Amino acid sequence: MIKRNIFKNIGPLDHRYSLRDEFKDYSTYLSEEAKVKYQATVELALVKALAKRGICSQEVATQVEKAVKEITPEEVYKEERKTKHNIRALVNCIQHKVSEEAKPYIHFTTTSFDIVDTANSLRYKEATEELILPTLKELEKLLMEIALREKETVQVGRTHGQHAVPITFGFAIAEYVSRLGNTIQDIEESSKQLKGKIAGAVGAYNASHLFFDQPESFEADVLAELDLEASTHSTQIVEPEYITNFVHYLTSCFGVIANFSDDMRHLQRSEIGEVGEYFDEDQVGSSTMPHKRNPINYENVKSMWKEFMPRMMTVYQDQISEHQRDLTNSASSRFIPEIIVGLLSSVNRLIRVGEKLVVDHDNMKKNFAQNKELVVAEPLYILLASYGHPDAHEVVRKLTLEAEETGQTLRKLVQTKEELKPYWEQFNQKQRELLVNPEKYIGISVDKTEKIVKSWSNKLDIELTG
Ligand SMILES: O=C(O)C[C@H](Nc1ncnc2c1ncn2[C@@H]1O[C@H](COP(=O)(O)O)[C@@H](O)[C@H]1O)C(=O)O
Repeated sequence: MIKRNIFKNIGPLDHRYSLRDEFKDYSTYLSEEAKVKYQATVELALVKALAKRGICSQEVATQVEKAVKEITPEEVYKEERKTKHNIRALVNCIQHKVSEEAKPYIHFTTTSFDIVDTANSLRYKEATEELILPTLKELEKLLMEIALREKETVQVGRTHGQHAVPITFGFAIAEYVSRLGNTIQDIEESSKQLKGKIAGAVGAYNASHLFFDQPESFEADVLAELDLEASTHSTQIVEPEYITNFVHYLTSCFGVIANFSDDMRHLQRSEIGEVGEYFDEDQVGSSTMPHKRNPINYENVKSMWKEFMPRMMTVYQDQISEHQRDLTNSASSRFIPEIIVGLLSSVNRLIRVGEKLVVDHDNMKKNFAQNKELVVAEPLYILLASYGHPDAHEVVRKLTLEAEETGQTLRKLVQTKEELKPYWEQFNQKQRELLVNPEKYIGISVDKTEKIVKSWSNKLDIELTG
């Protein structure tokens, strides 16, 4: 790895947002060093497949294997200053390390993007398996635990920022268990679809067909060394949609955690105060208002999403390549690793904060109590209708106005109004209890929470402790 003072880096991902994470893991797949190493690995797979077919000797493959292990980004970049072509620079560097006999087989019949696209698919696939999925599953597990812990904690459901009808806090979290679960599956599936190619300069196997009657089978051999499949059809590049879909699902996942963060942020408003971020003893909320405890972590995640979500537009633009290719996707696609690190550093932040999430049950009760008597307007009107009242919604709407004016509860008003009394008398015990205890009007929040957690823990193979 290039050792240098990270504070001299321009990009805040390096000097600020991945500092507390396992930066080493990110760089294994996503650094420039990794990119060069993976490209060298593809060059090696090519020579290995040539050796298997007897086009070159096993000794050549052994030499290339040794050379590839020694390749550094520094030497490739130094060579690129001469060649002004990055893949030719890599090829030259490998050739410098092998015998005259081996030199001709490096990059044999291939074009640069046989190497570049295949290497990217390989590293993004491995990054998904080793880094992205484990990190996302850690957050998923944490959300599952919070959902179960809070499955019976009654909270007022809010639509349009207004009190609607009750749910439980666990049920609200289960929404994110499910949405995150879906995107985890999508990321996994789309990463498995990432493909390689060894199809030459325009994708028609022109060069490899000089040596192989079935060049597609040679392509399959090379890619099998890397556990990859071939793009269905290639030009000079792999069909872009595999990577488009992969980054789309990463971006969609980012949207899910940004929405979650937004919800958590709003629940920390002074007037709501239902959750809180853990505050260290020495932590400062505001540089001028010492009492403040700001939701800085959830704000950060939304801010990061604002930076990285629009980058999907660039990925969509990279779908366009003239005829058999142009180079306008080259520089832009080099930034995809930043999207991944942006997402992962946000996920890691949510894990750190979620582990110490403070849930203020008293405030949840207090907030619920504010409109406790009014939230039964829905079940009241539906019950009246179910017992035959022809204009139940309008009657209850007017009752809510009267209740607000007089401070009376809805159920009291129903019981006292001559025209409504007969309906009240038909309500059964369970129905009356609901109207008397609005906190029981939570539908199947508890069961649904359990069901969601169970199904995602099975689907994603996440074992829950306790
Ligand atoms: O196999 C080939 O190379 C075929 C060739 N197409 C190219 N394919 C891949 N890379 C190429 C190509 N052309 C240039 N380069 C080199 O790509 C580098 C682009 O640098 P940057 O814009 O920073 O992403 C930068 O190093 C460029 O020199 C063609 O003519 O079709």
